[in-house]
Amino acid sequence: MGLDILEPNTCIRGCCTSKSIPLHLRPSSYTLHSPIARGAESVVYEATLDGRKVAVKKPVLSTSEDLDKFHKELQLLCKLDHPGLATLVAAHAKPPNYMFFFEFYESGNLAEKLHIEEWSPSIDQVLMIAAQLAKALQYLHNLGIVHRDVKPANVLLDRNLCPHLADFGLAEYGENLKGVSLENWRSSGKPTGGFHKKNMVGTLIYMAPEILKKEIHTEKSDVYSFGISINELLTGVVPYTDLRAEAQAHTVLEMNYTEQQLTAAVVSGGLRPVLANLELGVPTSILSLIQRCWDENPHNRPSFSDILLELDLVLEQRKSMREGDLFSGKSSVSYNEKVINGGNSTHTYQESISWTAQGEHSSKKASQSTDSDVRIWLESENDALTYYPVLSWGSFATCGRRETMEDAHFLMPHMCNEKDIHVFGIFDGHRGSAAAEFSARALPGFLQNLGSTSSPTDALLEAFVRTDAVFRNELDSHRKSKRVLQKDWHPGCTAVAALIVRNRLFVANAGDCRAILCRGGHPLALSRDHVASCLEERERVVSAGGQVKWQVDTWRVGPAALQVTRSIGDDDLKPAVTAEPEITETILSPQDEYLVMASDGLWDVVSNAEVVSIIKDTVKEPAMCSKRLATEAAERGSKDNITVIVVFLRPVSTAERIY
Ligand SMILES: Nc1ncnc2c1ncn2[C@@H]1O[C@H](COP(=O)(O)OP(=O)(O)OP(=O)(O)O)[C@@H](O)[C@H]1O
Ligand SMILES: [Mn+2]
Ligand SMILES: [Mn+2]
Repeated sequence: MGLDILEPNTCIRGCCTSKSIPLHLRPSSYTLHSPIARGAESVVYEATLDGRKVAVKKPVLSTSEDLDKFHKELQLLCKLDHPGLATLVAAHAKPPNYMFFFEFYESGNLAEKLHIEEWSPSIDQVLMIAAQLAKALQYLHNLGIVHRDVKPANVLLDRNLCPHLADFGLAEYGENLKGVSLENWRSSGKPTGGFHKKNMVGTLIYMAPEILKKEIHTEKSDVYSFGISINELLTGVVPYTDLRAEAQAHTVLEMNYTEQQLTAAVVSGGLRPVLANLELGVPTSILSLIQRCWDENPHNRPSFSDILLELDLVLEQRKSMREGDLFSGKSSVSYNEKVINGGNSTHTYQESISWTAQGEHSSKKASQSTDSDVRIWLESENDALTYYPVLSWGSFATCGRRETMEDAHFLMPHMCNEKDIHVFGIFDGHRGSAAAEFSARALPGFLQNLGSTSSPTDALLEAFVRTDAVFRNELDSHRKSKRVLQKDWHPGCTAVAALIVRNRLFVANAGDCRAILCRGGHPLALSRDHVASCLEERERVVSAGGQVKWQVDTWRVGPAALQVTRSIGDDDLKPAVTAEPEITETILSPQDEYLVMASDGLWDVVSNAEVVSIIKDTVKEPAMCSKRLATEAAERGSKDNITVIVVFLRPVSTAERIY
């Protein structure tokens, strides 16, 4: 690279120097493009430096401590040179611009790759990644450096899917760590609160028990986080979020764990994530290695040199096994056989139609005829001034006490590959699951195809109406072809969808699902329930020619005695029970914390305000929050299916994740 070093090559304070990495740059040599990630402490941009694509990490610097931290990180990065670490190619360390220029890693971070792209690496790929990371960590530990934030989100993948450990924001020399903590112990007898907050680093679920117990952090704590991460790679499951019915109670995270309980369970109950298993073809020696990495006692954990020896051995064995197989003609994938069985579910006459597939098919058909572009939704904005929320999302759905599941939902972040457009939806079926299953596939598809012709609001409205029309049409044609034998079967579903276009949040609702926003610590309703007990809705139904009667315990619509007044399907009650949603638009700002959407199974027993207070003491991880809310509703006696989606709208800082 033709970047010349401008002498003297030091930062403004003179504390960072390098022979090979330029530490200040001519403004003409680089250009920042769009942001690719906003972390709790920095924004990362795609950029060009001297004609080469790079990633620029621009830390948020608001206090002099932040500046000290920048210099410390830069000093450290200048000393590092290892293929398993993210490579610093330049820096700018003079006011007003403080930036790190890194090599660009095309395939993003490992957490996204696993959980958003749903990449499931082969065993050999996992072993390769594990070995590469172990080498990088061995190199750091040999220099006396503890990384302190080892997790898949901090592992970047290049185009060949080789891993590069990144994010040295929390890295420290081991000796400094010991010094700091001893000082604290001496001065007050016990570590102070401030000390904990600052030193409880990394993310809770990757943290070693000794850190959770507020004891000293050593390089063996990196080994623990490494073990948790490799197991996550093998299972594809975010630690503590899976719910396998057959797993033993002590290894499954009970759904109602709060942060304190999770911490206590990891520390004293020895709770660990569900271990990858042999059925996946993982060699026993790897399973045992993972377990030793996450041993309670740091001294029992292997060093990275030991880990590398073991990994090399396994890689060697697998290589010779493959060569052996070539000669004997054997296949090494026999473990697959066990997996394929089951599938003898009990279909009833009308459910033998796959409504999910029908929905998928309908939305695909629509997309062939249009040439849509949702990017125009982003165009009207003044980029420099717009607030960018930072999203993370998760969901949880349970049948609850019902025998059948009639809820359906979808998560579609980055709709049409646009990083600032996201859509999420929940459908609560009644009189069967057909309408909900169909809509969960069809509606997002229709919405994608409406970009070029309408505003987000019009597109949402049109997507609801079209989903309803196409569903009723399909049902009709099945009735005609006698695939649906029961003429008086009129399935329907309520629906709520949230569409986020950069800083604008649109919520469309038809029926009694609900969406709320937590703004500045308080719940804000984004939708109104459409039920016959609501006077306005009752009047609308009547003026549209429908009948509303007080029956049993409440107001109900038509002969079907439906409580909701808007829905998709329900063709016996159209047009009075309309599919037209009510739509709200909200401009998001930094005080907006998260969005919660759920079917009425939650709202029947948990109020908006209770949702906020439950999330307050749950690990700030969207899937965990969703699960916790659903469990709470089930415990309170909800008799319905329960589906919850939680979307965080700003990064959750490490401290917030813990307390
Ligand atoms: N060199 C790079 N190439 C490609 N993507 C990158 C690069 N560096 C960072 N990113 C993206 O930016 C994200 C954040 O980077 P990083 O972890 O260094 O920042 P951070 O502010 O410390 O974040 P956190 O909130 O995790 O502490 C990464 O997960 C990755 O998706
Ligand atoms: Mn990070
Ligand atoms: Mn960080």
